[in-house]
Amino acid sequence: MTKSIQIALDGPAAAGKSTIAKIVAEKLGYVYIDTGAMYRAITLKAIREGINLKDGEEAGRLLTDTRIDLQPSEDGQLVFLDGKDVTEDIRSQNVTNSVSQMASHESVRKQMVKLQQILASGRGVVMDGRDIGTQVLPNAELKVFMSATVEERASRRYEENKKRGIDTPLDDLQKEIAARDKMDSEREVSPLRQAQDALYLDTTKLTIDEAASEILKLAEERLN
Ligand SMILES: Nc1ncnc2c1ncn2[C@@H]1O[C@H](COP(=O)(O)OP(=O)(O)O)[C@@H](O)[C@H]1O
Ligand SMILES: Nc1ccn([C@@H]2O[C@H](COP(=O)(O)OP(=O)(O)O)[C@@H](O)[C@H]2O)c(=O)n1
Repeated sequence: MTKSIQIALDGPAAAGKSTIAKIVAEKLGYVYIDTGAMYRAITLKAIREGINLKDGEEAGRLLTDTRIDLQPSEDGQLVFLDGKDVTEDIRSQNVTNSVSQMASHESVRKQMVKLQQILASGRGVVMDGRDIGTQVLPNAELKVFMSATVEERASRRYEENKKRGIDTPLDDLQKEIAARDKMDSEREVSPLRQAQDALYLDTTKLTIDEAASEILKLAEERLN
């Protein structure tokens, strides 16, 4: 049987993690798992049901009664919340503004990590998020912490939004990204951190192809 490895990509918002993860997974024939989409899905449900996002117990209970499924698609991954496709809905500004609050609760993270470990178990996988190298896949053969300046990341998100017909001022996006990074890095439970054995990749001056090639090269080294 051919060898397969687990690849963990972590880093702050809009660093290019999911774009690169998709390309690498496709090239290697691996499963791609966007863990941010899972936190976004439970946040969408909490907003819809009007639960208090600051209440960890309530948030944890909500997740216990929720089904989140991921399905590979041509564009990467479809996300289902209790059987309904929410792939588009989870990208709304409303969800983006609340997701870090929801993701700060231990009751939520414990369940998510368990589910993510089951999804990744025994297969070649590229998983992206904030705590993949530190918590979800501590034994991953390749861990990369990807980043770029906040200006570059905001500008990438701005261009992405423009293509989707969303017109948020660049300055607002930069503030939103910086606020989310701060909250994700300062939370008590599994904060956003580079794992000790992760490699750091600054993508500020790299194209998508260059960043993907860099990670594919590192993956090939571990496969040979
Ligand atoms: N190296 C890169 N150079 C330029 N644009 C990039 C690069 N990597 C990603 N992008 C673009 O930046 C945006 C955000 O990337 P994304 O993969 O969603 O980031 P993340 O998953 O880290 O939040 C996307 O529109 C993507 O096409
Ligand atoms: N493994 C993960 C993945 C995401 N998250 C949370 O989920 C949010 C959304 O993640 P995302 O990857 O979809 O965010 P973007 O960088 O794509 O905007 C993050 O800001 C974190 O608060 C997390 O806490 N742990």
